[in-house]
Amino acid sequence: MTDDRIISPAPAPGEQHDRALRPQTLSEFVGQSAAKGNLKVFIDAARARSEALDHVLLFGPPGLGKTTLAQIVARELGVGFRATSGPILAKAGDLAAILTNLEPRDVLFIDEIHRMAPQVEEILYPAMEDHVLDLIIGEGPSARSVRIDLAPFTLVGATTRAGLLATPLRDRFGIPLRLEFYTPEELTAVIRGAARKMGAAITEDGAMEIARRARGTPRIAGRLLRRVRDFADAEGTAIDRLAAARALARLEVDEAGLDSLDRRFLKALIENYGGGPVGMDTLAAAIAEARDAVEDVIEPYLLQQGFIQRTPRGRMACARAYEHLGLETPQAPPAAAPDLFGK
Ligand SMILES: Nc1ncnc2c1ncn2[C@@H]1O[C@H](COP(=O)(O)OP(=O)(O)OP(=O)(O)O)[C@@H](O)[C@H]1O
Ligand SMILES: [Mg+2]
Repeated sequence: MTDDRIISPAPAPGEQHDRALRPQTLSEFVGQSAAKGNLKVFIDAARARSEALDHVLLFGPPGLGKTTLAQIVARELGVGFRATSGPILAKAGDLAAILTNLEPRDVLFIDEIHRMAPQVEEILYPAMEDHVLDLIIGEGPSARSVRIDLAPFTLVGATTRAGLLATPLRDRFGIPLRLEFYTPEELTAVIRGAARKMGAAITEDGAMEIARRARGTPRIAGRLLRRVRDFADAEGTAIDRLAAARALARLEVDEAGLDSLDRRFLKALIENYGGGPVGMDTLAAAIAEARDAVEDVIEPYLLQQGFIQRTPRGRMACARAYEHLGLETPQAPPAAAPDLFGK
């Protein structure tokens, strides 16, 4: 399973307790300067006018800080925070109950908003747009619709796939924010902050070594830090570059931050399919993983780092993938398939 990986960006059981490590304020939140800069302006404006902030959509790969940022938005606004998630909201009534209990200007956070049932999504539209609930009471000929006014609120939606949102839903978010992978420098700062909160001794180049291999993802950086600290504690040393590198090697996280699953993906692409192009379904099946997990977790980082590319005919390996696996790069790019319909 994808989530067993040490570098899986999904939260592992028991990781909830590191809530204490979460940054609490916008200024403590490292990186994402574009998203943060915009948010700050809108938050200040909403506060100054004592209005609810416009609805915010946070999207990007897992573990980049969507939930953290949603909590920070509520804290910076000085309002209440309610959290739920798309798959939990089975019936329209579940969402209606939450909406009617919101205080004015509260933040309602819906995680995995792309997995909301259609009947729930429907009542969300008028709630977002006009702050009203349209409910149908009763059945058959005696059914009637009632309209309930809601307190103005801010919906913060999070998704790993903005592309899966219905257009009418996406259009109702006034503030769409894409979260990007973090640079190694930013992750170094994240790691230093987390180590300070954990009371772990770490050197600057120790933090950098972990940061370089954390797949651009703070959740992975935090997890690697905890494991590396275990090794360093066992050896009775501080976390310096060598201690970090030794521990990471034992965790099978390589120089580029790829783990065995990433390498299996690249190997399958190159060795089974001549480097592609090959469809995602085929590739996911070749490594016995769910397509969703591969698309959410493995692919974005490999794409961003230039190991693979996406073409209309499927995924293709780039030169960097061959080099990384120590394989010979094909001299010429694989010949394009004959274009049956072209000139
Ligand atoms: N900018 C940041 N600075 C410091 N720590 C961060 C930052 N972003 C995220 N983290 C840490 O990374 C971990 C994961 O963050 P979070 O849970 O917010 O990610 P997410 O995007 O909601 O992931 P998912 O898509 O799986 O829900 C948390 O422990 C959080 O403290
Ligand atoms: Mg989250």
